[in-house]
Amino acid sequence: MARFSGLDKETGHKARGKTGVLLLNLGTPDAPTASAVRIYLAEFLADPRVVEIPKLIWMIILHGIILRVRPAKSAALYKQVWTEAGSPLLDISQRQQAKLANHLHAQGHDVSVHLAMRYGSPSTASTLQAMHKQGVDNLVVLPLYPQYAAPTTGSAFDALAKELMKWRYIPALHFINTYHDNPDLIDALAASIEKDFEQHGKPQKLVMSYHGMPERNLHLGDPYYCFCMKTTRLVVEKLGLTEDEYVATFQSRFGKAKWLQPYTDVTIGSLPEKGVTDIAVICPAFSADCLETLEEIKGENRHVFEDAGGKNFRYIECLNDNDDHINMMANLVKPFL
Ligand SMILES: C=CC1=C(C)c2cc3[nH]c(cc4nc(cc5[nH]c(cc1n2)c(C)c5CCC(=O)O)C(CCC(=O)O)=C4C)c(C)c3C=C
Ligand SMILES: [Fe+2]
Ligand SMILES: [Fe+2]
Repeated sequence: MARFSGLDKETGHKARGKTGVLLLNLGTPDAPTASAVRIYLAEFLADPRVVEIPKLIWMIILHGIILRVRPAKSAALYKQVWTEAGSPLLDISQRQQAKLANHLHAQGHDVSVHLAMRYGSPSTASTLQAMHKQGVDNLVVLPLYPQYAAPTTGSAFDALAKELMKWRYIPALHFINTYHDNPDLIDALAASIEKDFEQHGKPQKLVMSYHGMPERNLHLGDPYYCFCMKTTRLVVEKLGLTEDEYVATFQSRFGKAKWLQPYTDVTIGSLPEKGVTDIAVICPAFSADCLETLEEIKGENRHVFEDAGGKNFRYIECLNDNDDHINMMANLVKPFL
């Protein structure tokens, strides 16, 4: 067998010149069950981009402790957000894919739009192989993480490179590594916050809650924290909020190490005693609602706030498949079509 996969024989040795857009996201279990979550977490948490501790020690902890305990707990949480359409993350991503394809076709672009996940299905490898078969030689990759982080965007690149390393003909490759300060993103976030303020009134505080990561990663040179701060600054400038009207926080802590601070749950729990009983929360690191936003923020953190004496808690949903978001994606990929 040849070492590298070639162009297929029917099209001969010519490059086939088609353009394909590949949307990448994190992935989700196939079902809200302990066994499906175990498979998902085993792949996710074994990724050295996600957990950066020596492999042997980590494998013992992961397989000896975490994968025995966490799948059942996480599955119970997944059950709370699962819908008839399945996992929100996958369902919303599929809608984003379909809408982006329609949007680009309506503007006369002859491109195919694909969706792949970093962990679970549809896998990055199988999606790339399908694109290869269809003749895609101009590949535009958009990982749907607004703020670059090595555990997310960096890992998406690893999966892409791992597959492309097997190919004889490497396509023209355009990898959008970050869009944390893209004007369309800032406008879309500001517009969705403004819409909430118009409908429900301006809250005492806007909480912008980003997915966390170990603080050590920041010191090792990951720009994620700074990119989150820049998204925050640009959005609040656009909204004209003063310093006491917003706070940026970090959620989804995992393990015992110190993660980026301030922590979302600690912050939200401390607001009522400071007289802040009316808040709106948005999660600008997530391009689609998922377990971490729907269960952890909309569910769990609402209770944290109310238990501490908070009165009004609003969750502003992710940009999901809203028109501004699809337009932003189109504008990000268009220079490469
Ligand atoms: C263990 C370390 C983790 C790092 C670092 C991390 C970074 C990170 N993650 C996202 C986006 C998502 N994470 C999601 C779930 C999730 N994240 C971790 C751990 C780390 N994430 C775990 C263990 C899980 C699984 C759920 C659980 O068992 O608690 C999701 C949601 C997936 C879904 O199915 O809905 C997203 C999206 C970002 C942006 C990020 C960057 C710093
Ligand atoms: Fe995560
Ligand atoms: Fe969580």
